[in-house]
This record gives sequence, C-alpha cells and structure tokens, in this order.
Amino acid sequence: MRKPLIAGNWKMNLNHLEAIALVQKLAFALNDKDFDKVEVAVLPPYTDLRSVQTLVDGDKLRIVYGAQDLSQHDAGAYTAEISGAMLAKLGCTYAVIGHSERRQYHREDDDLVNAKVLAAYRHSITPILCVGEGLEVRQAGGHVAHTVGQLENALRKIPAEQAQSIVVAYEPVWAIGTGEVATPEDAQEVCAALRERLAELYDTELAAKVRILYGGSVKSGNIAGIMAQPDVDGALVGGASIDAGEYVKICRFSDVAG
Ligand SMILES: O=C(CO)COP(=O)(O)O
Repeated sequence: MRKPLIAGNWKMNLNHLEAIALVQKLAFALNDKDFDKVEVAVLPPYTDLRSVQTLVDGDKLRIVYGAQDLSQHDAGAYTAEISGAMLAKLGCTYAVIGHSERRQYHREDDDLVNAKVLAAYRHSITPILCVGEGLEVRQAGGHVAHTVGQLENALRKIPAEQAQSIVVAYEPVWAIGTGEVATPEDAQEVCAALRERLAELYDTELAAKVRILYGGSVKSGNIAGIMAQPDVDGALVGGASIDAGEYVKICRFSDVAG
C-alpha cells in the first residue's frame, strides 16, 4: 500500500523565524492518528532548513522536510549552489527537482533534471520529480505524451533500486498559482499514464510502489476529490501550504477542521 504524501512547497516564502512558527503550528494541530494515515512534508527555502531540522529533531516531530532544489554537482566551485551532501547533512528526506518554475525561469531542461535526480540519489535524498504540461500543450491535446516524456527523460540511468522510491508530482503548469485546478479526472488521467510508463520502464511491481502526487491550486476545498482518484497518492501544495489551518485540513483530505 502506498502511504499518501502531502508535501508543502513554500517556494520563496517565510524566513527562518516564520518557518519555526509554521512548523510548530502544524505539529500542534496534527496528531499521531493523522501521521499514521499520511506522511506530511514541508519544503522550505534553504535558509530555513537548519531551523526546521533543529525543531523537528528536538521535539521528535513526525513532520519530514526537504529542499526545493539541489545542485547536480556534489562539491566545488559552483557559487551559490547547494549540494545533495549538504542537504543530507541537514536531515532532508526530499528535494523537489524539475519544478516548472525552475524549468521556466532558470531554463532547466530535461538533461539537467536527470542530472539532479542522479545527484539526489548519490546522497540518499528522495527526489520529488515535477512534470507537467503548459496550457498550449494541454489545448493541443499533447498533455499525456509531454508529461510522460518528461518522466522518461528524468529517469535515464536510474536503476530500479533507486527509481522505486521516487515521488512523481504531476503539476500542470496552467494550474499552478492560478486557482485553475485540474479536475480530479484530469489528474487521474495523467497520473495513470505516468504509472503505466513506470511499469513499461521498470515493472508493474515498481510502478505500484511509486507515489504520484497532483499539484496545482490544491486547497482544502478540492483535496478530497483529488485524493479519491486511484492513481493519485497525495498532493504537492504551493500557496495553501504556508497557511497552517488550511494545510492541516489538506493533510486530513477534508475542508472540515478536525
Ligand atoms: O507549484 C505548486 C507546488 O509545487 C503548486 O502551487 P499552488 O498550490 O500555489 O498552485
């Protein structure tokens, strides 16, 4: 059985003091019953990671955390880059790789995304690999081919022992930060196709293990429908993840405060 994962991509929001306050609020509201049902992750900016680590370790919280990116290099003269080794040392479980904002604003292509997936595995960090089509591709009906192609390219030279732990996030670019959420059926169509391609690239057993998330304008009001889809195993949440009350409801797959 795949344990659902709700991961909060804070993007470039919250300094380290605000990060501590938010994680404390989440820890206060969520209980063991919640954590038994769902894995809850936060993905703060790099500058917050040490503070989040200290809090999580000190209070033995069940919240896990990771970074929003990493370098494809392990060390050296790469000014301002952050290596997988550094993230591993800070206790990061995850690193987001290939987010559409990185692809769009920093010209990250499939080759770089693949190199970053390889780098993450070198340091035992689990990639949250983002894939998804833009509006024009969707309108032309090419969304499945485009997204599955991104997956295939990102997994080049990744053996099954590693690929089995990957998290894939389907994030249609037109649904990110727009309030334009994909319908649960849209999400299911692409997530099912991604799983099918994983079965072709590896085998059905591996494909059945991999968690595939949906991301794009996820809120407490639409999470239940998304989670009801058989091939959707959680959500990568942007804007709503920096609002503690809203994020807690999303972690419970419900817009009802519990
Ligand atoms: O990009 C996203 C998560 O990585 C989604 O962002 P929003 O939830 O703000 O649409």
